[in-house]
Amino acid sequence: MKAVHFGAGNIGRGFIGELLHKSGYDVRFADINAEVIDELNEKRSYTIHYAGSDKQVEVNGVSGIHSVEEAGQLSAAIREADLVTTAVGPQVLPHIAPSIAAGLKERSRTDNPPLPVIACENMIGGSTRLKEEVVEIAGEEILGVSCFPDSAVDRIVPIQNNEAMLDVSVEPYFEWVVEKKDFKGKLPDIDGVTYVEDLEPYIERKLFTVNTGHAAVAYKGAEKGYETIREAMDDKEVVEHVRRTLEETGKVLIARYGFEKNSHERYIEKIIERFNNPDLSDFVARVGRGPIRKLGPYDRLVKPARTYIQTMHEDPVNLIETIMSALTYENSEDQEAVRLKELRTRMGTLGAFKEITGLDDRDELVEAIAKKLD
Ligand SMILES: NC(=O)C1=CN([C@@H]2O[C@H](COP(=O)(O)OP(=O)(O)OC[C@H]3O[C@@H](n4cnc5c(N)ncnc54)[C@H](O)[C@@H]3O)[C@@H](O)[C@H]2O)C=CC1
Ligand SMILES: O=P(O)(O)OC[C@H]1O[C@](O)(CO)[C@@H](O)[C@@H]1O
Repeated sequence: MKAVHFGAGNIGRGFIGELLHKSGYDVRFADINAEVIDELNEKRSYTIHYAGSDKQVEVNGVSGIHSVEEAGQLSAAIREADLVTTAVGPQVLPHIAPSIAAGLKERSRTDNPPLPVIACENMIGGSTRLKEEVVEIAGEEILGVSCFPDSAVDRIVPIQNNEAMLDVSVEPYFEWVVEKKDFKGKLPDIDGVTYVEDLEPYIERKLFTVNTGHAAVAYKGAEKGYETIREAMDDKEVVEHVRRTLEETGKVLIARYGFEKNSHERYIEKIIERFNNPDLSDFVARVGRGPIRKLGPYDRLVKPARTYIQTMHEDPVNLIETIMSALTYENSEDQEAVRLKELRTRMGTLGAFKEITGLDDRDELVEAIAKKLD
C-alpha cells in the first residue's frame, strides 16, 4: 500500500509516519524543506525514540518528494496512492491544495478508486477545510475520485534536537480518531486508528482539554517569564491555573456531550501529567506558536469560553485569564505574535481581540474582556 504524507515535520515523521509504516504502507513524504527531503531519500529510514523508555521504532522504506520542485512526481504519487495524509499546520492547507487537486485530476483519468485525504491538524474540520480548497481549484467533480474524512490527532512531539536529522523523540501516548461518514469504499486498515461515527465529541474533548490546557501553560508561563514548559509546570500557580481552566472547559464538554464527570476529571489529570513529562523538553514558544490562530473564534480558547457563557450563564474567569495572557504574548520570532503586538498597539487590547475573533461589543465574551481591561 502506498501513502503520500504532506509535512515531514514532527507529527508527520513522529506520529503519522510511524502508524502508516506499522500498517504496511510505503510512506512518501512531501515537503518544501529540501534538506529533510534529501535526507529521507538518502537514508530511507529513521528512528522514533519513546521519551522516558528504551523503546525505539525503526521506520523504513520511506522516501521524500519536494512538493514544489517535483510537482510532476507528486501528482503521479497521488494518482497511484491508497491514502493521503497531512500534518503541515492549518494555515498551510490552502498552499498544499493545488498539489492535491493536480494529483486528483490525474487520478480521475484512471480507474483507481476514490482516494481518502485525511488532514491531521490541530483544528476542527481540517479535512473539510482542505476539501473546500481543493474543490475551489478542481471543481465538485473531483469528489468523484476522492473523499476528505475529518480526524483528530493527539501526541505531543516537541521541536527535535537529535544527532540524526530525521530521528524523532515522542511521548508514548497517542490517539488518532477518524470520522467514518465521509469515506467512499473500504476504511483504510491503519493500526492505531479509531474510526467513529461522529468526530465532534472527540475533537472538541481533545482540542478543549489538551490544546486549551497546553496553551494555558504556554501563555501563563510566558507572562511569568518562563521559556520552557518544564519551568512553567514547576510553578504551582501555573498548574493550578491550568487545572481551573480545564475545569471550565470540562463543564462545557460534559454539558454538551454528556461525558461522565469522574472519568472526565481523570482525563484532565492524565493530560496535566503528560504536560509534566520530565523526559520531553518543550518550549513555550512552540506550544504558544501562532497566537492569532489560537485566539480564533473556533479555536481552543474563544470557542469554549463563549460556549461556557452560553451554557453556564456566568463568566469563565480562568479561560478569560488565559485569553488575556494570550493577547499580551510576545515573541519577535513568531510572525503572528509580532502581528498581534502591532494590532494591540494600533487598536488597543480589546480592539485587537475583536479584530482577531470578528466579535463585536454585543458579544458577552467581548463584554467580559472589556470589564477585565477597565
Ligand atoms: N507537534 C505536535 O505535538 C502536534 C502537532 N499537531 C498538528 O500537526 C501539524 C504539524 O505540526 P508539527 O509537525 O508540530 O509542525 P512541524 O513544523 O514540525 O511540521 C510541519 C511540516 O510542514 C512542512 N510544510 C510547511 N509548508 C509546507 C508546504 N507548503 N508543503 C509541504 N510541506 C510544508 C514544514 O516544512 C514542516 O516540515 C499542525 O497542524 C499541528 O497543530 C497535532 C498534534 C500534535
Ligand atoms: O500545534 P499547535 O496548534 O500550534 O499547538 C501546539 C499544540 O499541539 C500539541 O503539540 C499537541 O496537540 C500540544 O503540545 C500543543 O497544545
